[in-house]
Amino acid sequence: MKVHKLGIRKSNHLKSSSHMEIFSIFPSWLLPTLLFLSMFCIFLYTLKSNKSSMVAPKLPPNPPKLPFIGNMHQLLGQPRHLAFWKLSQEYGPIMLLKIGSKPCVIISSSAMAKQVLKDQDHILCSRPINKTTKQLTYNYVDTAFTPYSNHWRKMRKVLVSEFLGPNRARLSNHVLLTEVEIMLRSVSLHPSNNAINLNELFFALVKAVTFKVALGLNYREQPLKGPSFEMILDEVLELMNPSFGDFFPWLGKIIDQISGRNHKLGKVCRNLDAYIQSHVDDHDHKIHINGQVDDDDKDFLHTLLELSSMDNASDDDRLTKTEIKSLIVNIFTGGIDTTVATMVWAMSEIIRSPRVMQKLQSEIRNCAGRKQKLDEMDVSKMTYLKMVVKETLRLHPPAALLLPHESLSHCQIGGYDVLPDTMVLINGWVIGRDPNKWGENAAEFYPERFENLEVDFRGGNYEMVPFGGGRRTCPAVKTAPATVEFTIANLLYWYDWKIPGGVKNEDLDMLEEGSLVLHRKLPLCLIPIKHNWEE
Ligand code: HEM
Repeated sequence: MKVHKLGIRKSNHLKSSSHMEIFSIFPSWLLPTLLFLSMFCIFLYTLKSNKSSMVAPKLPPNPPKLPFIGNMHQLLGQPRHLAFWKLSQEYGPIMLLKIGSKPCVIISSSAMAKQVLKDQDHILCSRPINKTTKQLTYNYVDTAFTPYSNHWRKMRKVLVSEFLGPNRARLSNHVLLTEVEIMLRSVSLHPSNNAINLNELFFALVKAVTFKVALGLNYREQPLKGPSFEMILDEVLELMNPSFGDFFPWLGKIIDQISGRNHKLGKVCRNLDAYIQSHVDDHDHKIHINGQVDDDDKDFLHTLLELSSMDNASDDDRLTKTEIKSLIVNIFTGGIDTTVATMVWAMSEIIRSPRVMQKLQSEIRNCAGRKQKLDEMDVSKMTYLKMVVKETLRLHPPAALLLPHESLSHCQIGGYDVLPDTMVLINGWVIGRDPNKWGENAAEFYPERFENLEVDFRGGNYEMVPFGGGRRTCPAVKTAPATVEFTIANLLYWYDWKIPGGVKNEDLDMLEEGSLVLHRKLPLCLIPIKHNWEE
């Protein structure tokens, strides 16, 4: 017992002595303080988790995803607009996908598009950044790809007033008239009964007009040194498709490096820059030698260089050489391919429907009467032609997913939360074909639907969005359709057209290809037959 007691005592003693040792190392207030702090932390943690479960974001419906790649596997092997359309049939008009590590909201109805492009435009008007557009636009000094900022506002203002404004429009119309004449001459010289590749014909026309208006260059007559501009542009457009590096920060960058993509991107951007720089130097030289030039002789590049070098130019007008070059890149990459694709789709739909072809040709020939040349005034009277071009853009918006938008901060779309830095893609292709808005014949090419319908793409309507909307809407929304109308009017005024090889009109294939811009998979080849006015 004693022993036991002693033992107890001893052990108590030992215990208390060990406590003493601990307390002799740490001050006596430490243990209660630590205890208090841990209780406080647990309290804070519980509060935070309760709070976060109370305000957990309500994210849009999201298809099941795989680790690391997210929803990428659901997009493989098909054009993105079709993959998104299929998923939207199951998950609805707003979905949240994870493409690699990038959250991406997909919009597939006009009601949701209106919320993005109008109601929440002030938040969803930025652009995501990626290596390709960064390099192509000299580190985002441009207007099309630069994130939303005061700089974007300045660049857009210059583009709209100097490239698309009324002064330039007069010059552009004159250039278009001349180049369409050259195009018609090349059609007339084509061996009879041989098909013409209309993709090539339209590409040559739009390129020539763009070059002349932007650089004052007679593109058709000046062979280039080094790689041809076609080659450069083709490669640029191909590289603008998303790459691994855009969606997988670490591994993607390694893959882009190993696959040679980065090397190719560097080379293509250098070629493009050298090309544009040579024109900048050439213009600088001419300005230096010739001094002031008549306004009518100034191309876009000339105007910008002159404005920037004027002593009294305001900060809004003054651009660096790099900013000027970035605008030229925007015009080449944004304006040529989209306009050509629209012309080709329009002619494809017209030739597929002999009814539309006949009605349209009667309108064009009646409005203009017999004359040497069509002009703008003739075309402005052609109401059915406008409906045909509108119907083409409804069914075949060349930029099927517009350009990607990105959220500047948190907002709500359709009652769902969209978090900051989320990419937003609007499926314009699906919106234009929605049977709930366009009726049972939504997939049919039927221009007459616009006879009693006020729907338009110039803002205010979201049933078709071929030019996007809101702050980032295409600045060429008025001028580009006019170019398409004038070209189609001329081809149908002077020529009747038939498909080679005895293919029935309605059997003409309409397969699509492309990611950023949707083209016909196979070129459109048609035989021109000079119209006989005496018949
Ligand atoms: C039929 C022809 C064209 C179509 C269908 C088209 C379509 C589009 C679309 C869908 C967008 C994105 C809008 C958005 O993100 O909401 C866009 C942007 C843009 N387009 Fe066009 N485009 C055409 C012709 C042109 C032309 C001829 C130019 C030449 C100047 C041009 C220059 C631009 C620019 C600079 C932007 C970026 C605007 C910004 O972010 O502020 N486009 N276009």
